[in-house]
Amino acid sequence: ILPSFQPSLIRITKANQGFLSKKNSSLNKRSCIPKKNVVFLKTHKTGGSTITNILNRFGESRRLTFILPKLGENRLDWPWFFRKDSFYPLNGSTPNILNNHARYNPDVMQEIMPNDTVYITIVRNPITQFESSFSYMTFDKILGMQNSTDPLEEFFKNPEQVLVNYVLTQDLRINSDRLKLIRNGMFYDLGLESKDFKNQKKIRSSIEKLDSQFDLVMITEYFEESLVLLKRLMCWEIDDVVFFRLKQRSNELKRTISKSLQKKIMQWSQADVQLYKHFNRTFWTVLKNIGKDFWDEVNLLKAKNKIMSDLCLQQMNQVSSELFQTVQTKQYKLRTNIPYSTREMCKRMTWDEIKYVKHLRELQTSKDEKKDSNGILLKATAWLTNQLHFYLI
Ligand SMILES: Nc1ncnc2c1ncn2[C@@H]1O[C@H](COP(=O)(O)OS(=O)(=O)O)[C@@H](OP(=O)(O)O)[C@H]1O
Repeated sequence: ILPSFQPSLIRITKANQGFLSKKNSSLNKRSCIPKKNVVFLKTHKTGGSTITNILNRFGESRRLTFILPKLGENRLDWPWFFRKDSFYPLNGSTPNILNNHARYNPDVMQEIMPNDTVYITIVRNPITQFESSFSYMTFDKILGMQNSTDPLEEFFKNPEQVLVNYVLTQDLRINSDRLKLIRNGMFYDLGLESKDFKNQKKIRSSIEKLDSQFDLVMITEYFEESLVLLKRLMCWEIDDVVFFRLKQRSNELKRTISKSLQKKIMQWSQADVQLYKHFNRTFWTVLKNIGKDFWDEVNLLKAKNKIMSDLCLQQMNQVSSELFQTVQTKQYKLRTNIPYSTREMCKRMTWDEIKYVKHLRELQTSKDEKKDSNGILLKATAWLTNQLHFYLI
């Protein structure tokens, strides 16, 4: 059993605090104008692709402008810090959404994005996040331990030495990008320098800074709850945050993590543990006093996800997907008889960020209005709302 990181009361900080106010609920429609400018700092192996997909659909349906990776790339210069030229040219448009892998660089992001931009991110239990990274990024192969019966255990016999051996013997141009995620992967994405991974003062001050700069830090383990907070923060509708889980590894790739291994991961990625503990606490500080209407919305979201899944999906197939993916992830298979009104939405809900980026780049560079499918997406959302009146009275 993984450590539960139990919620406990602490001071309420900027990240997450706005939800205590009823004003932020979309129930209060008059004062709640839907927000459209958002930076989603997409951390690795935290369910970020699912959030990116939600933002992609929202932005596409409202013809918003995205900060997109350059041609032939799927990241915004990650693992380097985000820079002013890290993205596909905007040709004078003001950007609305940044939601692909970028290393957090607040000064540059604030300079590029509008002043009223909402900053959000997501963190996951560092133990499962580490295990997911190790497997998905094929660290066993990169570090030459693929023949070991248990590469993860093998790695933790002497992690520093394994990494030194790697540096001394391998061509660092080939896979070293990914290895940035071998330790404190989430905090690396959120801008902590590797040299500060053991610097307690720096870790604490960085967490405080993030806390003051981010409007919402979501928690992977409480995905639907996080999305209802997001929907309230943004003054969106529940239909805007329906989702299918993306990039789930196939079951054979998942493993149990022994207590002693859990301890080792926590010691190794100590900065990530502190990061997660902090934002898990602030998250539960908010939810502790939240009204029943919040939990009703969480259940509604779960029901809507189920309806979309029944409507759109045939089954999950175990196939390895294109491009960057190196391990098998579960792929969705769409039904063949989906009504036209929802087919486009179903399709898009299954797209990973690489496929969606390609599509958005085409839309953003195309002058051909007919190519813009946003009408179809909005109609599908209206259909979903109607369906629920039928099912949930
Ligand atoms: N809704 C929801 N709830 C809980 N967990 C979820 C959800 N959606 C995705 N996932 C899990 O997140 C992992 C993929 O994370 P990312 O999309 O961030 O991956 S990536 O960094 O973009 O490659 C991957 O974890 P593992 O399966 O353990 O590898 C997904 O299963």
